[in-house]
Amino acid sequence: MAGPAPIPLEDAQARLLSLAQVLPVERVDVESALGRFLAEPLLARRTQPAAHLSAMDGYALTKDDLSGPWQVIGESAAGHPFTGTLQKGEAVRISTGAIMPADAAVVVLQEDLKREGDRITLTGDLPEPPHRHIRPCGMDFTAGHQVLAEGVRIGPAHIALALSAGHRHMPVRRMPKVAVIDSGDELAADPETCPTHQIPASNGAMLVSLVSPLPVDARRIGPVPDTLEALIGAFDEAADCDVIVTSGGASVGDHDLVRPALERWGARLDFWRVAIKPGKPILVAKRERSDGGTQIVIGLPGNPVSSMVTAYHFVLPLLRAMLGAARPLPMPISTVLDAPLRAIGHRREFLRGYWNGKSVMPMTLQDSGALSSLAASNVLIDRPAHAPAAAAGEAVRVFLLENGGIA
Ligand SMILES: Nc1nc2c(c(=O)[nH]1)N[C@H]1C(S)=C(S)[C@@H](COP(=O)(O)OP(=O)(O)OC[C@H]3O[C@@H](n4cnc5c(N)ncnc54)[C@H](O)[C@@H]3O)O[C@H]1N2
Ligand code: MOO
Repeated sequence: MAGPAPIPLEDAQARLLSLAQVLPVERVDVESALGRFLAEPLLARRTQPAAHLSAMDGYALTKDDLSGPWQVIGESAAGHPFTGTLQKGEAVRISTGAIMPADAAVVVLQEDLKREGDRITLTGDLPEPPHRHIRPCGMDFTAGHQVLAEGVRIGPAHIALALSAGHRHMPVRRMPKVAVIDSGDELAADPETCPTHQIPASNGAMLVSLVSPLPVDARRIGPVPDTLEALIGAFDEAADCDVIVTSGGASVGDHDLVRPALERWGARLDFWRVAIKPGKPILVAKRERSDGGTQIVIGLPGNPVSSMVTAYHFVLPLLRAMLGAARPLPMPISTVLDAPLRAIGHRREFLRGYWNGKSVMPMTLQDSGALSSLAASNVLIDRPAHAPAAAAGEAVRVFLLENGGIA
C-alpha cells in the first residue's frame, strides 16, 4: 500500500493542535511550579517597591538643601526605617534597599562625602538627576496589575516575581499522563545481552527523556512484539493516559501494525504521513474514552532520528498545548552554514548539526538510523522542500535541541 500523499508540516501540526484539549487547572506552591505553564493571568497582590527606596549606600537629604555640610541625625537600614523628620542641614545614613525618610528626596553616595563624627561634607558629585539613586514606589509593579500572562512557562525569575507579588500558590494545568511504547520483534529489552538479529530498544527511553523536562507524568511500555494482540494489549495498558506515543511499525511494511492495531482498539486515524525527512510515516489518531476523556496517539517512525525529529515537532508541541502554553510550537533561530549543503527534494528536511553560537556545522552522517550523529547534534537545520544547494556562509534556520546542552 502506497498510503496517502504526505501533508506539509505546518498543516499536520495545526491538525494535531486542534485535537489538543487544555487540561484542567490545579493550584500548586509557587516554589514547586518550575516548568509548569500559568493557567490564568497573575495579578500583583502588593506593590513593589512598597515605598520609595534607596538604590545605593549613602546619605538621604531633603531636596533643596544640596550644598552641605549636614548633621547625621539617624539611620534608615533595610528592614529598619527611619521614623523621625528630616530638616534642612540634616542627613540620614541610608543603606541599599532601605526606605527613604518621608522628607528626603536625594541620596548622595557615601563615596562622594567625607564623614567626621556626625558631620558630613560633599567631596564628590551630587546625583544627576537628583532622584537618580531612588527606586520609586511601584517601580516594578503595582497592586492589581498583571505581572505574568496566562500560558507563560514558569522559570526561576517567574517564581521570584510571583512570590514578590504576594502569591504563595499559582494556577497551572494538570500534568498529562504519557505512555511511550517501543514496538518491534527486533527490539531487545536488555542492551547487555542483545543478539545479532536484534537491536537494543532505545527509542522509548529517548522519548521519555525528551518529554521529561516538561511537567508530564511519562512512562515507558514494552518492547512489544509485532502482533496486533500485543499492540492492543500495550494500548490497554496505557488506557489511563492522555497521550500515547508509539515508535516503529508506522510505515508500509507487512509488520507495520500500529495503524491496524489502533483501528481495532477503537482509535480514529486523523492523519498519516507528513512531507518531512526524516519522519514521513508519522501518524496521529484519537480515541474517545468511555469516561468521556480523549486520548491522542502519535505513531512515530521507528528510525531513531525520525522518532526524535517527529517527537520534537509533534509530541512536544502537543504536550505544551495541553499544558496551556502560549506558544506550543518551537521557534527557529537564524545562523550561517560552516559547510555547503546539497539541494533538497520534495520533502522538507531537518538535518542534524552542531551550532557553536555563531555558525552551524552539518553532521557528515545524516542517515535516519544514525544515533552517533544525533547525539553529537544540538540543532536541526531546517531545509525547505526544493531548496537549491547552499554554500558555506549562507543563512539557514535551525531549531535548538535540548540534547545535552552545548558544552
Ligand atoms: N517501502 C517503503 N519502505 C519504507 C518507507 C516507505 O515509504 N516505503 N518509509 C521509510 C521511512 S521514511 C521510515 S522513517 C521507516 C519507518 O518505518 P517504521 O515506523 O515502520 O519503523 P520500523 O520499520 O519498525 O523500524 C525502522 C528502524 O528503526 C528501528 N527501531 C524501531 N523501533 C525502535 C526502538 N524502539 N528502538 C530502537 N530502534 C528502533 C528498527 O529496528 C528499524 O531499524 O520506514 C521506511 N521504509
Ligand atoms: O522519513 Mo524516514 O523518517 O526518512 O527515515
